[in-house]
Amino acid sequence: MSVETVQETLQQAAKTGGGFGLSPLITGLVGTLIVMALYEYWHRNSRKYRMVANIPSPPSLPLLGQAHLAAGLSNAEILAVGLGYLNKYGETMKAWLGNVLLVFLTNPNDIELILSGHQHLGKAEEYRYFKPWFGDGLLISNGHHWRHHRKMIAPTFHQSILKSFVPTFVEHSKAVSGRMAKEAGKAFDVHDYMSQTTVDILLSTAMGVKKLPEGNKSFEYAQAVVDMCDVIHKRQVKLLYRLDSIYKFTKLREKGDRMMNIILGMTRNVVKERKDNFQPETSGIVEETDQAAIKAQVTEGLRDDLDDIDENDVGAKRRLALLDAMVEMAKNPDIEWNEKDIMDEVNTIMFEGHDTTSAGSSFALCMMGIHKDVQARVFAEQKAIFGDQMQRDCTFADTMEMKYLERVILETLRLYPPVPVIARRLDHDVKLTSGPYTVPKGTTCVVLQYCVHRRADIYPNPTKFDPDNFLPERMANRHYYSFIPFSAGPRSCVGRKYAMLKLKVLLSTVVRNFIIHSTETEADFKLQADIILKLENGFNVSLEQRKYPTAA
Ligand code: HEM
Repeated sequence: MSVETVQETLQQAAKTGGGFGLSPLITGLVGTLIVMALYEYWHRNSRKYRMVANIPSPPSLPLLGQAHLAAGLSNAEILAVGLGYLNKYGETMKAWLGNVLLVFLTNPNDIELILSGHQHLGKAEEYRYFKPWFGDGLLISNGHHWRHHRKMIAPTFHQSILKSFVPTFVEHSKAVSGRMAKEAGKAFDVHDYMSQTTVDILLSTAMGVKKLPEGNKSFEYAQAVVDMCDVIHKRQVKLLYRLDSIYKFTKLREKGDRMMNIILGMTRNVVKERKDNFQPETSGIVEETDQAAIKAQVTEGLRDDLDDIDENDVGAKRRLALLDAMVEMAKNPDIEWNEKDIMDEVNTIMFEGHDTTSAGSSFALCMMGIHKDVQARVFAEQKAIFGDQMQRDCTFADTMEMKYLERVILETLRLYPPVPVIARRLDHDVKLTSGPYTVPKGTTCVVLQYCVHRRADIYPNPTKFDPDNFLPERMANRHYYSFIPFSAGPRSCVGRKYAMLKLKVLLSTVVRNFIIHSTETEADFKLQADIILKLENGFNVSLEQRKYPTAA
């Protein structure tokens, strides 16, 4: 139908009193249909629509685009359907959620165009659902605010701070191993243990909390985070929940409000406790930076501004962990930093810092349970490092020797990236390299790490769990943007080094305490990607206590 035909129809309706002699209900209905038809006509003739017409997409419906494909599906089903379409349509695909354009990228060259520079640093519209939680925290803020926060926060993850965390990582890793010993011999969901312990570790390190909350508060917080992610993910992918005017009347909003109460209650207490007990004179560490040691630590085939901070930061400095540094900055009139900035960053990092590593450690334990040959090599490496003192505490120097364990972690993050998807809003039109496509300014570009990491042209036998994919010689031949579990470029993960160190200490402790078994295979995994990648059917393993000769 042309615009003219629609106009004539409307004029005709006006002449006849707007009702064609029919009831007001039918008149209303016809009017609505006409408006909808006009909208669809305008939409299909828009610059945006025409520019991406040649990018493949699943079948669409008028007005809805592809939004109907997610209707009635669980989060796990949405992921399976999305991956199915990507398999069918190739490395670049588009979808319309109503009038919101999403372009999905899996080609490392395209991804580099979006992530590497400073042009498309803005987070996509889909991140706005985090706003009541993270405020203007690092993960979702933009522009000057983000730049300023990144500059202030990145140094609180300096190598010398991380080194000082190792004894705390060890203490919690031993504690969780002790708790898990009660499960020995039976199958259980190891994620429950990993999520509680990763919350406790964050509280005791980055947040500087001396006395952990009573009872099971860390677990309650971790569960509330999982449920809140479910709420946010539903808002991102289901058209009706995206509309605030509809969402506020739904049961999902009631659930979201309940979870936010638990989450914000916990973080408010953390900040209060630290402020009450913070003593600037005795907090922090002073250390002379050892350049050679720092250079030697860049072993993961990943490089970003965190490495530059470490390498260029020469001389003796007093360094504070995250929350202490923020409390001190808020007191300094020369630094732009206030109470809200503290809360926003605590909320952001409490989430980013625990849920990602609890998924990462849980997947790694499942992988070792399934691939016994890999577990045997990990254990042999531990034996070579710890000799006849397998139960002694792990040190920072030990972690530097754990080259094979590092490869196991990286391979786990390749196949099961805890953050499987990220999204950016394009700041200007971008010509892609994967085809004759130009994506217009304002588009949400969805980077699918999960799919990039499984490309057969980059990883031969891509679904095989093979830690040797991360041997230096294999990594040297790969595109830098073909392995991006921590994202890459200026907005990459600020906690990458923290995460890698913590995972090494935690997994080393568990592997030295237990033989890990699994009754499942990877084919049984039911992946669910509500913000953080998880297993809908649980991270099921069983543990067998290792026995060492007791000292005489
Ligand atoms: C295996 C563990 C982890 C993985 C896979 C991971 C992954 C990521 C990814 C993919 C991003 C980019 C997100 C986006 O662009 O939407 C990111 C950002 C971020 N991560 Fe992590 N992360 C991990 C652990 C951590 C830890 C331990 C912390 C802090 C203690 C942390 C703090 C952050 C922060 C603050 C950002 C936002 C950075 C910015 O925008 O400047 N992450 N992470």
